[in-house]
Amino acid sequence: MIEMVDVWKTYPNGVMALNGIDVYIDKGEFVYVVGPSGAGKSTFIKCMYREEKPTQGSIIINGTNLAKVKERQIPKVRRKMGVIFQDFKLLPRLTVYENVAFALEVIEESPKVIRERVMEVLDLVKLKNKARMFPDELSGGEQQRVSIARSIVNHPPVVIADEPTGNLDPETAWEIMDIFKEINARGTTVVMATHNKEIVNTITKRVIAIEGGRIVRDEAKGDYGYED
Ligand SMILES: Nc1ncnc2c1ncn2[C@@H]1O[C@H](COP(=O)(O)OP(=O)(O)OP(=O)(O)O)[C@@H](O)[C@H]1O
Repeated sequence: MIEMVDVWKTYPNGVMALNGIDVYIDKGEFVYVVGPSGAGKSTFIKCMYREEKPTQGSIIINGTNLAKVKERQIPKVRRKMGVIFQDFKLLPRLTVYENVAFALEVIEESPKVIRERVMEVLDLVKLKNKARMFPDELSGGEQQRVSIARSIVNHPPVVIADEPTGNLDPETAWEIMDIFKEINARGTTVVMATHNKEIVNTITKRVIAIEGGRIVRDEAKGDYGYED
């Protein structure tokens, strides 16, 4: 499903963010990516959705080698991945419904399919009753639920999240995790970079720890392993 072979990433300023990453993530897995600040977690995640291009090495997702993808094909490749960020990245002038529908409009789905799929995912994230609201009328947790709905409305086989609970209070973070668990239970692969020790130690999943751009630990049922 996701395979990284000897992946290196040096930023133009000379910072070596990834230093030889080898990893295989199978279909349906739930993987936390943990590690100290500056360890390379975001870079790892960004390479996975082709926001950054590795300096060396290959990343194969669902049979597509990202190194061989041309710039103009990137949007097409990204449609096979749901991506979720700490700061939600919703479009402020669009309603909840429109934010989610947008992902389907760009691929020219029929209005009927769009309506069905949007209502289905809004139901999953329990926001059907807020479909007509705008992002700034929602709480942080609700905004994150919209962003999750948007990321999965295309039914991508993999969801990649960078600190999805980073801006949320602890209780809301747990609610968001319930949604990720549900998405994963439906067969979607989930890769999540996080600093949330409580969550990693309670909802036990595979843990990949990165330090200094290298994988230093990879455990099937791991714990957070750091003090922060
Ligand atoms: N665009 C960039 N240009 C140059 N250096 C960068 C860039 N992005 C990240 N870095 C550097 O690469 C290293 C890894 O950063 P990265 O953001 O991947 O770490 P991280 O583990 O996600 O950190 P955090 O937990 O603080 O988010 C750091 O030294 C960082 O300063």
